[in-house]
Amino acid sequence: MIEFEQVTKRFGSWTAVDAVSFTVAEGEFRVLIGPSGSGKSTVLRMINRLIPADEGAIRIDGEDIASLKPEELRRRMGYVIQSVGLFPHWTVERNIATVPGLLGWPKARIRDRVTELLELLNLDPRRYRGAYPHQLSGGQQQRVGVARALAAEPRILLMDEPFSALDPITRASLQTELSAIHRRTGTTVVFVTHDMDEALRLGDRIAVMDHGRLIQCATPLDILTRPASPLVRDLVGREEWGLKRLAVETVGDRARRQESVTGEPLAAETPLHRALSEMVARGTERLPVVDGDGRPAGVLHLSDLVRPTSGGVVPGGTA
Ligand SMILES: Nc1ncnc2c1ncn2[C@@H]1O[C@H](COP(=O)(O)OP(=O)(O)OP(=O)(O)O)[C@@H](O)[C@H]1O
Repeated sequence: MIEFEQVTKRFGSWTAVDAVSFTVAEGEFRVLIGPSGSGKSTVLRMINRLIPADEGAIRIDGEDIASLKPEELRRRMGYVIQSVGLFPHWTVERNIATVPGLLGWPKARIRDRVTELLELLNLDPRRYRGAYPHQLSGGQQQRVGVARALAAEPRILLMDEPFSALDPITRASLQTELSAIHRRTGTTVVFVTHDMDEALRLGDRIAVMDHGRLIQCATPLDILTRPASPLVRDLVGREEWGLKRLAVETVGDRARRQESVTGEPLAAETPLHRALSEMVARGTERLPVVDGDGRPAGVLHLSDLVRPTSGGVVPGGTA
């Protein structure tokens, strides 16, 4: 668990972070979003003490980070940045092995961990473990950056716009991989982005910052349907609001459990916008749904997608 209590950071007379308090639960995926200069990166870099806080307290699992050695603190956390920052003269394997090496892991364990991480990030270990960063594409370098951050099995992963320099397809596949890794490992993630679609897709909760202050911290559904201010509404945008709304709920949330129908089923965790796309592609208004074990879990009707729920329409008008 990460706790900020009334944390302030000033650069000269400029207050970059202004009395911010929040808690990130163990295992949560927390996104920080906001306009340029709103203080997101400063908040993130205070967690691993790359930037010291001026006022307030930051605690990890109840322990004030001011009482920990910065190097020790950083070894407990993974950190991924947009520019990746791999060591150019080191192989992929050596880059990934940096922190386990510092922690004194046995060689065989490090080698196995590098293999496991390359496979997890969809990089063939035989081909890439001995490669140098300049031999990799931008997306592959960022995969290695994520593998390096995860190498010593940190309980906290800090990510500062890690995918924003990537093309949309590579970005989407890394988002999917990161989500799967998060679900599998239960790592607590704090992720800075400018992109609301990325925030809605990845976050359990989204914290919106403006001028160094935290102005809303809520689930993706609440950010969409109950924006706390015009700024939050603008960040969400009106374009394709309905599809964004469908993207934050799953087929399982709306399926009619007692019904059954034949056809290729959708998994209950499929987002509703994908279900809509399937209906259009198959020319059908009903799709069978299965649970995580492949057992029948009801039927989703086209009309269920527009069924009014609380906060079901765009706040303040048409989208
Ligand atoms: N080392 C520094 N010295 C002086 N001012 C700084 C320093 N680091 C950040 N700032 C200022 O603090 C404010 C917050 O910066 P920060 O990088 O946290 O914003 P951000 O929300 O992450 O922005 P962006 O989305 O553009 O990366 C900005 O006005 C920035 O100019």
